[in-house]
Amino acid sequence: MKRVLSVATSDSGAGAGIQADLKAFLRCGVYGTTAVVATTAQNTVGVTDIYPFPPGVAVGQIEAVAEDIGVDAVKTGMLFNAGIISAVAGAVRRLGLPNLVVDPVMVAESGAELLEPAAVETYKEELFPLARVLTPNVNEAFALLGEPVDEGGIEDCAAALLELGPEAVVVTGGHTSAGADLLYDGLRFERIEGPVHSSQNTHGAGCTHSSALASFLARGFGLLEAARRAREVASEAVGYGLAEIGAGAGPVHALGGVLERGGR
Ligand SMILES: Nc1ncnc2c1ncn2[C@@H]1O[C@H](COP(=O)(O)OP(=O)(O)O)[C@@H](O)[C@H]1O
Ligand SMILES: Cc1ncc(COP(=O)(O)O)c(N)n1
Repeated sequence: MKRVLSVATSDSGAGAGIQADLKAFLRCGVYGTTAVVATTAQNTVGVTDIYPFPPGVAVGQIEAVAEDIGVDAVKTGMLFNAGIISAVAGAVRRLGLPNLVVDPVMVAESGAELLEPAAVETYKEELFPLARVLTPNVNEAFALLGEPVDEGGIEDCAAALLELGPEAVVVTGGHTSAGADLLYDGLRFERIEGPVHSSQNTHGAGCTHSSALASFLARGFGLLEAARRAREVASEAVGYGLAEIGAGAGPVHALGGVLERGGR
């Protein structure tokens, strides 16, 4: 079984963050491991507290996983501050960890800031150049580039993001009218389309997508096929999103389709 490491933050409501990543790994047929870099007091309505751990805490967990279990792909999620980003980048480089998918988590579905503004530069200087794929949503793409992105300008935006150093970019389209993701690898643009669900229960969609993408890269799929499958997994998880959990945007349900097809 392939092994995928999530370097991310805990969501007490378990819709997003490390908890969503583990559900997505199970869904995608890989063995998931975790390096928890911070914890949030969070539910479907909002984030009430963020507690970052000292950067060395992240490094110790990454080393423990790499030394014994091994790593076929890594996904980073909410890293919160410059010190953590820098420590994670150092560990990924030193240990030579493959298939790095960087999801530059900045703002929660509920509106809370999940990245200190000063940390954007550290992302650009230290982590993006190590990434196999960068997976911002349109709002994160906007924040990273510092300029408005309209739907017609997403290709230009993906091209500008590629200049920041990753091998490829997938701008996820959950917040666009067409609901398509856009893949750019420096050679061609691929629109990744599929069903668009009207569900409001999207808490954790981005985490599920980047974890699925890392899983399919670990399993040896090419980038385009991995990105197609990741959209399918994330979209299905949104389609089975759990309206009955919490009063805000309900959590996605990564295993919803699998359980239904299995007749449970
Ligand atoms: N309503 C939806 N219907 C189908 N797929 C969706 C929907 N919302 C998000 N997705 C998919 O979930 C993934 C995450 O998308 P997005 O919502 O852009 O990220 P984030 O959760 O970080 O804001 C993408 O693959 C996107 O296409
Ligand atoms: C700990 C943590 N990590 C990430 C997100 C973003 O969630 P989404 O996947 O909905 O963009 C979150 N709300 N909390």
